[in-house]
Amino acid sequence: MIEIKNISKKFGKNLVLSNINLTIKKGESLALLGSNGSGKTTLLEILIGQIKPTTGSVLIEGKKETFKEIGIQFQEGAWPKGVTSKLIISYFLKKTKILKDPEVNKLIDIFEIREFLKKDLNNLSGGQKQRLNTLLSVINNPNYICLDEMITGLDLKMQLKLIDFFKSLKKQNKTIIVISHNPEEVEKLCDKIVILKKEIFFTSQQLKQLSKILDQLET
Ligand SMILES: Nc1ncnc2c1ncn2[C@@H]1O[C@H](COP(=O)(O)OP(=O)(O)OP(=O)(O)O)[C@@H](O)[C@H]1O
Repeated sequence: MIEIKNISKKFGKNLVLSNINLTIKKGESLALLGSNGSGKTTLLEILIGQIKPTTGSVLIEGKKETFKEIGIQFQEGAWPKGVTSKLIISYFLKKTKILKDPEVNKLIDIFEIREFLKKDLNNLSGGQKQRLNTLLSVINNPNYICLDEMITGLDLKMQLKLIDFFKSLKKQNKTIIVISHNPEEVEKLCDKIVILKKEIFFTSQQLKQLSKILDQLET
């Protein structure tokens, strides 16, 4: 279980998150929605310990700072020159013989990464980098997985494939937190949603009206 308690975050004078309280049970999947700049990524960064909140705390399975339980897919990051997908995957695994690990090989095939495994990351397309970033979120078989606009930039076939992949992880009782601007992704993966800033909580029944809700958000 993840417990987000009274989290606020200020960047200078900019109050981005104000007193957020959220509980995400094991096996539950939550969509974090909100307009651009409402603080979704900031909340994820606090969740994984990348930045410190101004007030409040995060407990994972009742403990503070157990961030290794969480796998995260970030929106595109900058990599130094000469770094390949193979190197990054082995760094995340903290071992080098990645191609001999059947589980990792399976993931490399699901995310269709083998064709560019040895290519400099800076020479990959946006969608290829996105696939690699998403693979890294599950590389160590975490119980909690955070996806930050996971399908953005992917072709339609890959979007559906990865949504199905994460649906299968959900069935294995993994907890998934999804940031998305895509109603289909949210409807397929999430049991409940929370909209940041407006502090509105929705039940799974109300998810059926998600497109309407998202329209209202944009206005
Ligand atoms: N390191 C930082 N320093 C200063 N301001 C920041 C920092 N990180 C984020 N912000 C600000 O915090 C606000 C929330 O940003 P965040 O990236 O969390 O929003 P978001 O909801 O994920 O947006 P989007 O939907 O556009 O991805 C923005 O106004 C942003 O400029």
